[in-house]
Amino acid sequence: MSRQVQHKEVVSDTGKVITYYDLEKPDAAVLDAKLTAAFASAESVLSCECVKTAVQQLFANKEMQEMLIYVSRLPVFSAEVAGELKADLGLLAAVKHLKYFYSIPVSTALFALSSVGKQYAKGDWEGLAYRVAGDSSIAKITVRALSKADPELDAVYSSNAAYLECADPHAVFPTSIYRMCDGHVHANQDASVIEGVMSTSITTTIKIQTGVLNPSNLTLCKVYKPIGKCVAVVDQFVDEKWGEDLCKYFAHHGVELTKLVYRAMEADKDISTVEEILKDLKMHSVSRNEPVLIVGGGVIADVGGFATALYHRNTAYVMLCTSIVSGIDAGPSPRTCCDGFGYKNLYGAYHPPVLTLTDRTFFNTLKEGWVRHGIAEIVKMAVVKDLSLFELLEKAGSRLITTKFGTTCPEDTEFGEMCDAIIGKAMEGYVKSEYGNLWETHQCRPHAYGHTWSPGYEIPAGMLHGHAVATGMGFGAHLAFREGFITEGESRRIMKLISDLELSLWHPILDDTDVVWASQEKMVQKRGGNLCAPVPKGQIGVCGYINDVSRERLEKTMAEYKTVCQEFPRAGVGIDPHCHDVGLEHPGTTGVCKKKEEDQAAAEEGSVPSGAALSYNEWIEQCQQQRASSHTERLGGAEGGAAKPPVFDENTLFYPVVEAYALSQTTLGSKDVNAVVESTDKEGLFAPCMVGQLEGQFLKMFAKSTKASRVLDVGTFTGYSALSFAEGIAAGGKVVTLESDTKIAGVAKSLFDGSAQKEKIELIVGDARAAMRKLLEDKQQFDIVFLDADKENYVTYYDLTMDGLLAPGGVILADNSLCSLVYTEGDERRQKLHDFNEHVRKDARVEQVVLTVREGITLIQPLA
Ligand SMILES: C[S@@+](CC[C@H](N)C(=O)[O-])C[C@H]1O[C@@H](n2cnc3c(N)ncnc32)[C@H](O)[C@@H]1O
Repeated sequence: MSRQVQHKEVVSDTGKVITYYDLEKPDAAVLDAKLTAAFASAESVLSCECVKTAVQQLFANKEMQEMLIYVSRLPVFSAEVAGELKADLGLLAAVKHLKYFYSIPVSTALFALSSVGKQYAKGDWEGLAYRVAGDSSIAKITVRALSKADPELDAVYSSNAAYLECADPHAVFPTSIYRMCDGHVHANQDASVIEGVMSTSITTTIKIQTGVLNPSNLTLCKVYKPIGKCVAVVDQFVDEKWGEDLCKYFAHHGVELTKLVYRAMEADKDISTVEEILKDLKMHSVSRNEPVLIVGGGVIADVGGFATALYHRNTAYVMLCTSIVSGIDAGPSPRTCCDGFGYKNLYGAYHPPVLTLTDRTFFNTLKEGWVRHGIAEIVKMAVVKDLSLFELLEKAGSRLITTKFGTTCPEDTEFGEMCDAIIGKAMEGYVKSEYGNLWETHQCRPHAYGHTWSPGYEIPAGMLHGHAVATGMGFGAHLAFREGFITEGESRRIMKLISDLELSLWHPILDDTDVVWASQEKMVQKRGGNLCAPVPKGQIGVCGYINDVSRERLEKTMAEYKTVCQEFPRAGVGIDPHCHDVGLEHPGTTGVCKKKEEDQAAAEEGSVPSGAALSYNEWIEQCQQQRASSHTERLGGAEGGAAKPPVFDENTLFYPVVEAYALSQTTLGSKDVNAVVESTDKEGLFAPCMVGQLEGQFLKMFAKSTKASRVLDVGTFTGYSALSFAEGIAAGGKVVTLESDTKIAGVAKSLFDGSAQKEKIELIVGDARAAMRKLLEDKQQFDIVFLDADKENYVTYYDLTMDGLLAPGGVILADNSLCSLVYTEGDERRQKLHDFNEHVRKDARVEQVVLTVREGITLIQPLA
């Protein structure tokens, strides 16, 4: 076949001939004529018994070739093509695939042909496509490969390919048929300065359908049957409810399904989950042209989508949304992400799915509280984007919740259709807002309505995301009225809808204007210095932005708003507004949410928990997984034996907050030990020498619980440990305490004498080694020997104790044993303590444990 190529030659100023290759100018009438002719002429292939013959005859058909070549030269990603074909979106989607007919599997091309519409594809073209996709000998062959066997056919297609190689290389050698790039570059004479611009166009399809997993529904089949397999990333909660249907669907269509199941609670939205998915995708050899199927709610949409963005730098995915939030918001969103280092949505990529399917059938297994809070995202789109959606919501009211979007009353088809329209219109509003600003390069984002103040108080209040957003929407509507954007009646109408849907207009946390103001300030920071709060403007269904709200105005309007809320049922408080109301943990208890308020305000908008409540065992399992293998190694223990202690650059074992918090939760010291602290201070003695309240209480309780009656305290200082032990042992017991410094011993003596424990304490002044030898000679024994004198002599003190000072069943407590880490490099005591630790470790007569209390206490006991 000969074909007039669309190119023109132009002679430049320098006399050089430049050839321009043009694409076809989109024209619906021309396409219509070509399609009509092609299908009429090729219809006979439908009656071929042999699918191979049918395929060969189809692509050899002249009219079919003419149409395919025309489509291959259309700029299918352009606004012009979309404008021409907007009346027939099935056809628009089909041409986006047919453009690549030369390079995609013939079965995919046939499914695309079968989707052009019944006015063209009059016979059972879908049936033929299905048969071809089921025949492994031909399903994956491309027209490029097929035509090579027939010189006449090859001449037609390869000359078109040669033309396209210049005019539109993407059409003939695509790595992805879902995205294409463009750009222009200019350089100066010597190429020392280069200016460039790059752009990417991404195509996507969104469908609201019911019964996606019903075998008679071919939507997923058309994607995966030509490939012969499907790798699915599935939310564990969804898998429990719908996993079997998923398996049956693909089994029915002869597609090999690999199901990769992950926990997808808010706490799982971590980089480690993304890594896990990446590892699994690699293990199952997923190729970049094979769309991954992601099944579930908002969390799996975020982490799964992010993993596919990273995998091969960009792998297509199909999103099957099973929750309301994913179904109209997170699912088709290009903003994929995960948490990291305790920060919400720290990592991410802009990577929308190539196909999003929202099926309300799945809403049937959601809890009512989940349905209710998910609806907030729909209200959001209605108020600022679509009055007709707003009216539909008013009409459907709380029945949306009680029937879970009509899934509990399938016989009411009229209501079902209304539910589909609500979902569809919400989706339309959302993607119209989102896709025009894919990389969030500006802040005029209508879908952020309700998300200006709520991020700052959602977590502290323990609210469900939807309820928090609803309070923000109510307040935003009132502010819009005060700004003169909408009438008071319109503002009340918005509030009434929120209230009718049992969502929250008010929450007591709004009384704390410090929190609300802090949230606003953080949001201004996040939005590049502008508040840019989207609110209804002009009328319901249209968006405007408020940029200036002073603190005074915020407080005044909030007070007014509170009064208005009183007029509504429950004084504006929603039904089950908190996470715990629907069986979820308080969001502030998850790792991510433990961060300070400023992190919360900076948190990404629109992210909500997904799935069911955790049982205690599930929670443990989750925590263990998160702590990863290093934790497991620690649980398994480790061998010592190094000559030196490891490098440790800190001067405490703890974050300061840990000790402070532990102290604050520990029983306060007695009057006597407090007197020790006071005297130590007054005498100007080195206070850190004392064991202090935390360890003192431990020593006291240890003595008490082990029923010790005789304690040897080696290193008295001003007497804190001696007094603590004395408080722990019963009347009649004895604490012998050893101190070499006479001045210090004098301070201790007067403190002991003034205390309630006077009778129980015996102070020996002098070198502890000599005193211990004497005690040994005297055959004295102790239930507890506490080593806390000079660190250089710990080994000697230990050996003397083991030589007979320790009573049968007694215990040695060696204080500061972890100062082998904490003391600075070069401090002799650092090595001495390490030598002592090793000395004990190698002593086969004892077993020991190093407790990480304060600066370490090693508890040593001879084996029975
Ligand atoms: C860390 S402080 C003991 C703190 C004490 N356990 C408390 O709770 O307050 C160590 C004490 O041991 C004393 N000391 C150091 N070397 C000694 C030795 N060879 N014989 C006896 N006491 C010694 C020091 O004078 C010092 O008062």
